[in-house]
Amino acid sequence: EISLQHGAHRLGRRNDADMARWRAYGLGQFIHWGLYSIPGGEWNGKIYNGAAEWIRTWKEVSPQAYDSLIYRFNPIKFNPDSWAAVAGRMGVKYVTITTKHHDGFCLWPSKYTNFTVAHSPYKKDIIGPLVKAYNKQGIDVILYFSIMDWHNPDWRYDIKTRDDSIAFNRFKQFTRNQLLELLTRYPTAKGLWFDGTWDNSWVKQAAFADSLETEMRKLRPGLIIGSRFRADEYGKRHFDSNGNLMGDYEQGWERKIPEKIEDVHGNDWDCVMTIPENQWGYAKTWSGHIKTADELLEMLAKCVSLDGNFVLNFGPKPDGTLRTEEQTLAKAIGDWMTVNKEAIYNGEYAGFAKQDWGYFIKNTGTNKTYMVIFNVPVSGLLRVTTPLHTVINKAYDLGNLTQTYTPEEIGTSTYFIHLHQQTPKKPFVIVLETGETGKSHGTGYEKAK
Ligand SMILES: C[C@@H]1N[C@@H](c2nc3ccccc3[nH]2)[C@H](O)[C@@H]1O
Repeated sequence: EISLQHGAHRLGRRNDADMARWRAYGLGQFIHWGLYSIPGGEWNGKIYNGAAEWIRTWKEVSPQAYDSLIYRFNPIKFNPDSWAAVAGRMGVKYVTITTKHHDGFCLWPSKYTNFTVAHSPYKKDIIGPLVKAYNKQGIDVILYFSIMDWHNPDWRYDIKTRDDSIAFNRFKQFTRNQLLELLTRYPTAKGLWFDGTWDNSWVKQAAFADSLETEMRKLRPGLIIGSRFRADEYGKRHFDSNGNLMGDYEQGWERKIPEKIEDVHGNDWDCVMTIPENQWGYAKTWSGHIKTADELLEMLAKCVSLDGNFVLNFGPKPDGTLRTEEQTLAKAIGDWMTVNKEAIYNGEYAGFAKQDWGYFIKNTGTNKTYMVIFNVPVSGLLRVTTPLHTVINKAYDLGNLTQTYTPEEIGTSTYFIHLHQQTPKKPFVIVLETGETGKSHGTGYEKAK
């Protein structure tokens, strides 16, 4: 271990109530909305083949022409209550919303720049009504904030000269001012989701970022900040030079999911996922593979089974409505969550050996173990190997509690659950009530007669 001034300030998971609430979410919604939603990945009739929210960097687009989109931002159909209703129906417990993406356009009327909704035809604050509408649905809000700000003339990708340093010091104060402004304006926000922190200019600000994080946590005790915010004094990000996670949860799983429990190193984490391959802001043309509800449900179950939260991205249209494909997926996921939410909310790693048919999730509330089944084997037999000294006392369908199973013990701590003939062509959940070996209920099921 080397001594670090600006590395991790806490080892292991946070054990306070605010973090326990975050850990229990399971399913979240990401919203990317801003000026980039207006071109939607197209410019002068040509389709940009990168992520739509990055169109300002396309050689075909002059930054000035992009920045003039502010005069066209007027989402007349924006109704935060309808977005929150879709999210509530989908079963999300939190939403992460872009307050300012890399382009620097602010969805709140910031005092520190004119490049905000206040100077657009729309004029009004977007973030406040969104926070209110989602909170009214019982959904918590996390504010996404990009440190990188292409619009601000003091932004630098690196600090090479004295002039860079003078400009970037102004940029650091601007950033601090905006963050304290957001925390003050939106006191119910549970956390900040930082992005755009990989360039050398910011990576070199270990001391500044560390003191800013401390200041924000002091201003808002319980605030949740991920590992993407700051680097340590050796430029190490996410994990400091001693390999310890910085921030409250690992924020490295962008459009990817860990394979096994060892990959998450005992930390909290979230996975943020797009419906197309790589589009966060609204893209008029979705090309490539568009994920189906069943694929997204499997990603959700996999994340929760490995102690993470799954956050699915929506890119609303410039008029403020949600695209049809996203509404359809939200409903399909919601229909499944209505029946199976007990397997997702308060879900954590169950400690059962991974099986091909799907995922085990332990519910910290009910203390039951849930088998989320995606791949029914041709044998119709679901293999279950329990952790040491754990026996199965009961097994039944979460979707139909009268449908019970008698696990056949086929070896030490290993059982087969015999599925009944007709299994649904949808993911389904079997609940296991377990006990410790030798406890009052006997030792579980005797060998099959
Ligand atoms: C959550 C996602 N993070 C941003 C982003 N920019 C990147 C540049 C390089 C590599 C990955 C990136 N992700 C995306 O624009 C989106 O906001």
